[in-house]
Amino acid sequence: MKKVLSIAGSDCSGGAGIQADIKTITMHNMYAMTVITALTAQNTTGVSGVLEVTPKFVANQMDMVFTDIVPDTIKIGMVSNEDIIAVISEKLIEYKAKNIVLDPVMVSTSGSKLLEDGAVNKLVTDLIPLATVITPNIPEAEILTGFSIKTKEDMEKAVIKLSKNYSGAILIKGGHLDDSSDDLLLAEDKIHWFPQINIDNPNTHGTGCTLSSAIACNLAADKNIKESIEIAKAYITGALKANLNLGKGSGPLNHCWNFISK
Ligand SMILES: Nc1ncnc2c1ncn2[C@@H]1O[C@H](COP(=O)(O)OP(=O)(O)OP(=O)(O)O)[C@@H](O)[C@H]1O
Ligand SMILES: Cc1ncc(CO)c(N)n1
Repeated sequence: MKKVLSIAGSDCSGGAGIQADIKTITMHNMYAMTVITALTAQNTTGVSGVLEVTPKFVANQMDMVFTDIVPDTIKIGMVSNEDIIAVISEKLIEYKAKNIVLDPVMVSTSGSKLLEDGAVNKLVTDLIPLATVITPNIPEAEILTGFSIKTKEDMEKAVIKLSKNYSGAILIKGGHLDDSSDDLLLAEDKIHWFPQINIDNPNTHGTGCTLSSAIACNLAADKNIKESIEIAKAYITGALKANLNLGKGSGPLNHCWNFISK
């Protein structure tokens, strides 16, 4: 059985973070492991609190995972602060970890900060260079590039700017565009669009977390990056179309749809 590790924050309401990752990995018939960076108190309406794990205890979790059940691929989500980023990158280097999907989580769908302001630079210098693919959404790509992204042309400019300082693959997610949810990939110097008509479902809590863990599963199944994203997008689309409507705000995805992992 393939093993996928999620390094991320907990979402007690089950829609995003570690919980979304475990559901996604399990639906792909793979074995999920977790290194928890922070607990969040959140639900479909917002985040009311964050309790960070100490860097020492993050390191302890990484050691216990990597010295026993070595993951085939890794997904990284909420990393919360500079010291946690430092310890994660040290341990990834120490254990020669490969196949890393990095979702540079900064702000929740509801607008709460999930990464300290001062930590963006550390993410760029220490963690992004270790990733096989990074998956910023539009607001995150705006922070990483320093310019505003309103159109698909802006997304193309952004992906090119990001590629100047990072040689891995870059997927800018279009879930925050107005008229479509097209995603843009730059891999091996080639641009590829994944066209996506907006599904009429306001319940999109955890789409980004689910996408990155589905990509990690497909990489574990030896698909290449483009195929991994293609299949991961089909997973998201099915889970959005399966129309779960839970909670008072932007609800979670329905992982219990008729997905058959290949
Ligand atoms: N309404 C929608 N219809 C179809 N696909 C969507 C829709 N909303 C988001 N997606 C897809 O979901 C994936 C995640 O995109 P998005 O930009 O929403 O990420 P995110 O902002 O990181 O998510 P999160 O809500 O977890 O923070 C992308 O592949 C995007 O195309
Ligand atoms: C724990 C956690 N990670 C990521 C996100 C982004 O969706 C969230 N809302 N919560």
